[in-house]
Amino acid sequence: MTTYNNRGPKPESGKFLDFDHVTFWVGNAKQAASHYCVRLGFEPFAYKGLETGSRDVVAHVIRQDKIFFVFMSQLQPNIPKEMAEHLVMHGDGVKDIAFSVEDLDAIYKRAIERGAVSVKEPFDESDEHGTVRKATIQTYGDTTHTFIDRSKYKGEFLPGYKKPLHIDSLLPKLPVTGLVRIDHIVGNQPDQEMVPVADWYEKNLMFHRFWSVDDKQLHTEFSALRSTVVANYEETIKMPINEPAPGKRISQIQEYVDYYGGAGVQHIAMSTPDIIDTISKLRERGQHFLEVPDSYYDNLRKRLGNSPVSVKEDMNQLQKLKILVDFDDKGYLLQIFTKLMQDRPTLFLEVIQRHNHQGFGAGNFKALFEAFETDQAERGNL
Ligand SMILES: O=C(O)C(=O)Cc1ccc(O)cc1
Ligand SMILES: [Fe+2]
Repeated sequence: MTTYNNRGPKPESGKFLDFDHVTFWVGNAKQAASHYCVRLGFEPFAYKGLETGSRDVVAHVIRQDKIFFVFMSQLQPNIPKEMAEHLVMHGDGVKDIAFSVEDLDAIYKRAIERGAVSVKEPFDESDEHGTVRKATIQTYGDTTHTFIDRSKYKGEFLPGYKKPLHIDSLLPKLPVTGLVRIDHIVGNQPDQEMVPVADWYEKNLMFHRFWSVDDKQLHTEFSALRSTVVANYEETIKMPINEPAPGKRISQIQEYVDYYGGAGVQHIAMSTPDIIDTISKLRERGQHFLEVPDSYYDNLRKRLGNSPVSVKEDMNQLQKLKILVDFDDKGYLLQIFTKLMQDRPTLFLEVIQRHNHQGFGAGNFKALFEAFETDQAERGNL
């Protein structure tokens, strides 16, 4: 495991502020959005579709504190063609990760000059609440990044969106889940593509390497992977990039790449200030999580006994909820992974709480991957 201390040169112009929102292209946006609301504690936030004059594309925006997910579907047979083809190839998945930025034109221009592929040049979108400036570039696989400058906009989401058509009377009856922001978004790559993708972020967006693990540290009896995390200068945006490594059986990363049809977003990690409360509530809502065996906790208690950190949370509660703990001498993190969010073995979610620890759970990888492999074997994919 490597932690890097060099944030690289500070960009002379342009600043990445944070994840802005994540756009999913799915077969049935209405139902997907409802699922994330019911199971994960989001609320309907904005809408565009036929009723608002959007003839080809429908979008349901849902929100939980600073987390915004946009579920989009095509409305017409084969139009927009790109959406139709995306759905046939990838199934439901993340199409775009949007970042809120300052000085969008500088960021876009630098990325294009350095070799990034443009999807949409900078343009303005306006309504009665002001103007948003946007631009989009291609990243790994069919995934894109949109840059968003909201400094001249006072509206709730983006121009063109209206309030949701309906309120869902079930949602206020469900327990409050308390997810607050996106901690990181992970991209899976085919074999040998992790380094070129990490290099792409360094070169074109002026991100830097933040953390990495290689397959010598990261393997089970059966499968292995490598991971490199890139971050913006301010380290508000973190993007781990994974690739499979050769092992006795099929790496979970390879399974993803096979089923998604190439590189794409594997998981979105969302943070909470109280993971015990959050996971209790999400389990009450019927959300399923990956399960680790009780032996993980026996081992963890021993390892923590020899460490200077003390975990504030009740270990019995963590064990009951199957929350994982990773730590070093200075701090620790608590994390847990959902089961797959759709039928294809592609996207899942993570819930994370950090206590002075900026890693990604390397100490958990073995137990975690064994849990993934149990599910993989059930699918006939190990
Ligand atoms: O690196 C991360 O962000 C993790 O949360 C750990 C992890 C790495 C690779 C996987 O396939 C699943 C989980
Ligand atoms: Fe993660």
